[in-house]
Amino acid sequence: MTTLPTVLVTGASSGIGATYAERFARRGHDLVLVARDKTRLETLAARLREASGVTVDVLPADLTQPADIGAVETRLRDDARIGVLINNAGMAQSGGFVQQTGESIERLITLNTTALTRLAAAVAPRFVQSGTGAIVNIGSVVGLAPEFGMTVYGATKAFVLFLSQGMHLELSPKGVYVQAVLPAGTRTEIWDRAGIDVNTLSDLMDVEELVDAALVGFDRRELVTIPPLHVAARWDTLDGARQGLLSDIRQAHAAERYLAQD
Ligand SMILES: NC(=O)C1=CN([C@@H]2O[C@H](COP(=O)(O)OP(=O)(O)OC[C@H]3O[C@@H](n4cnc5c(N)ncnc54)[C@H](OP(=O)(O)O)[C@@H]3O)[C@@H](O)[C@H]2O)C=CC1
Ligand SMILES: CC(=O)[C@H](N)C(=O)O
Repeated sequence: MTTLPTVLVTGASSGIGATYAERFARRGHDLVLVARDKTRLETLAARLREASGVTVDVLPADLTQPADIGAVETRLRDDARIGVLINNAGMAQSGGFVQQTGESIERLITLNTTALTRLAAAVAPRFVQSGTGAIVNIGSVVGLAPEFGMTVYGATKAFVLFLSQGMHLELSPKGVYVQAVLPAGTRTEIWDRAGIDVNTLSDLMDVEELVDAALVGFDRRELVTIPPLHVAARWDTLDGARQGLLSDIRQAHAAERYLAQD
């Protein structure tokens, strides 16, 4: 029996989530694996039990479905062994803004933002009460870059960054660690699932390298971890510029350039 917290990983059946599961199992953590594909989850669970001797539960759920989100929320609220949430399940988009359908937008936003937020909100009160716990939200550098042309996907990932920053401000004084991880292109099934041939893309990061780097940030208790960003000071500059802008927001009056000219 381990004294380490159990880790609940969403989107654990492949890619980044499966790799997080494998890495935390190696560290000796019990796991709860969430995704839709029960067979894949069970295969991974069996492998991790065998390789690392940890306890692994599978919790199949479609995180675009309110009832399934509710079932994972209940597990997060009720299972006091869970001390780490890896909020990773997500999907990408193919096509530009005018190619999106109402249904595809709904699915993308529900999975990438609503489910992620609801799961964090389900577990946070318990973490606050115990004064410990960690919530890792997987964003993307696309959330910093409307120029990349994945407008709805990027907007969901900008949401993840903002949410993580706000959660950090509210929860870190209560002992809860929040991390936003912003990968760039990483070799996983996400491309195939979005109808993009991964072989047409160059210079993708291997998923193990991405997750190992993200875990370095986790162990350092970084708020924002951007594994593919080589000059860390660029993030500090961006965040500093944002705070500088805030210091010049004076809400009582419109700026001079907007004053009506008579
Ligand atoms: N790969 C990349 O280049 C990058 C990825 N990211 C982000 O990383 C995260 C993981 O993606 P990645 O590992 O690359 O992609 P994968 O497609 O390999 O993994 C996505 C995971 O999410 C699960 N998932 C998909 N839809 C649902 C759903 N409706 N309900 C529950 N689970 C679901 C999938 O399992 P199943 O099908 O069994 O449900 C799978 O386990 C995403 O949030 C993505 O946006 C960020 C930046 C770059
Ligand atoms: C499909 C993508 O755009 C990728 N997941 C990313 O976020 O970079």
